[in-house]
Amino acid sequence: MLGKWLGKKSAPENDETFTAAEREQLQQFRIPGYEGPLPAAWFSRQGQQARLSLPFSAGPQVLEKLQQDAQLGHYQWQLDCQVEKLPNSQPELPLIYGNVIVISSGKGGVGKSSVAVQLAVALAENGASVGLLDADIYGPSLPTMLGGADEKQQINDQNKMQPHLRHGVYVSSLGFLADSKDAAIWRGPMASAALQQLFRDTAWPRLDYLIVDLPPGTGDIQLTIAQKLPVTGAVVVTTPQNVALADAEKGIAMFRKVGIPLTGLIENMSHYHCPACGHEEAIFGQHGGRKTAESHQVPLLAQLPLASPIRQALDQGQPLLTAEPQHPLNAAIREMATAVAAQLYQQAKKPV
Ligand SMILES: Nc1ncnc2c1ncn2[C@@H]1O[C@H](COP(=O)(O)OP(=O)(O)OP(=O)(O)O)[C@@H](O)[C@H]1O
Repeated sequence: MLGKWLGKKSAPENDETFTAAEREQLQQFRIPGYEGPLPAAWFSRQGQQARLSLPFSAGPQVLEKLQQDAQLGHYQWQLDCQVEKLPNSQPELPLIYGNVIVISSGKGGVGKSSVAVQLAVALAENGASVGLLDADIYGPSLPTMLGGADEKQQINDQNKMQPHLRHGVYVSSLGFLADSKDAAIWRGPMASAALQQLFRDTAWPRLDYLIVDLPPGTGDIQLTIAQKLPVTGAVVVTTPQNVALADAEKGIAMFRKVGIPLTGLIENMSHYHCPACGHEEAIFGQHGGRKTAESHQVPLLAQLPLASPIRQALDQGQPLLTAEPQHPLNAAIREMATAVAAQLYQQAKKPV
């Protein structure tokens, strides 16, 4: 329904307009990852029912400010997300892969796989159809973080691999197929070929988003993989230390060199969150990710805390979002998912 009238200047028939004061207030409304006000056509109302219709995935949390607003809070707000398929680097491929987001990092251990997993689960929680491709062929960790590592790989009648449905996400990983010790000795061309096969020979359902967890680093392998996949946007994950930021800069440069759109930077382990007292401390230094993002003109999409409940949940194959949906640490993860989806959309729609 949304697609039919998004581009039009006026709202559909039967819709009543907001008052001038309300429209002005809507202009002040912001959501994470979307720069500036939202187009007026995304808001509609009928009587006391008001609706925010978005062409990308977002969580119901985005409605909170509208619900609490002195002028707009008397409406009963609803959120409607119809994820639009955005252009990618390989327009000839079928549409089923949805919007492909590659998650990369300049160096290992910064939490790239954790971010990929939590992003995928948060987007699925918001109702999107989400796939997760474990391209980290040298250390496929998704079966550990999402559980089900012992489940047998099913092959369908068309000889395609059935993705594992874990926590609402369709997952395909070599970790379900091969012993990770075997994968670790693969060299460039073999690794890239195996990955492409994994991508093409998985029986993906129709997806809104496909999250790809790339191997760490900025070498030929990462570049080949990124160039062979239909990429909509790339996200670089870093930690705030200078050594990690220097590697993140290499990642930014790599994507820019080959013309892959950079959706933004995610700073993981941004500050330490003490589970006992709630105290927060910037043990790896402050504002590192923000400064790097600003100096390279890349959006800073999220700053996730270093917190033991996040690690414990992932170690048990149960991301915090599904293990403990009410946990306060999930707020930052949900906000990250909205920010990634919103910025991906906004960049794709920017006039060139
Ligand atoms: N925000 C966080 N808070 C606490 N622990 C975290 C956080 N992010 C990641 N971790 C933990 O850090 C470890 C490394 O994370 P992860 O495997 O995601 O890193 P990576 O960058 O993908 O590494 P590699 O590319 O080498 O596989 C894991 O044990 C993970 O649970």
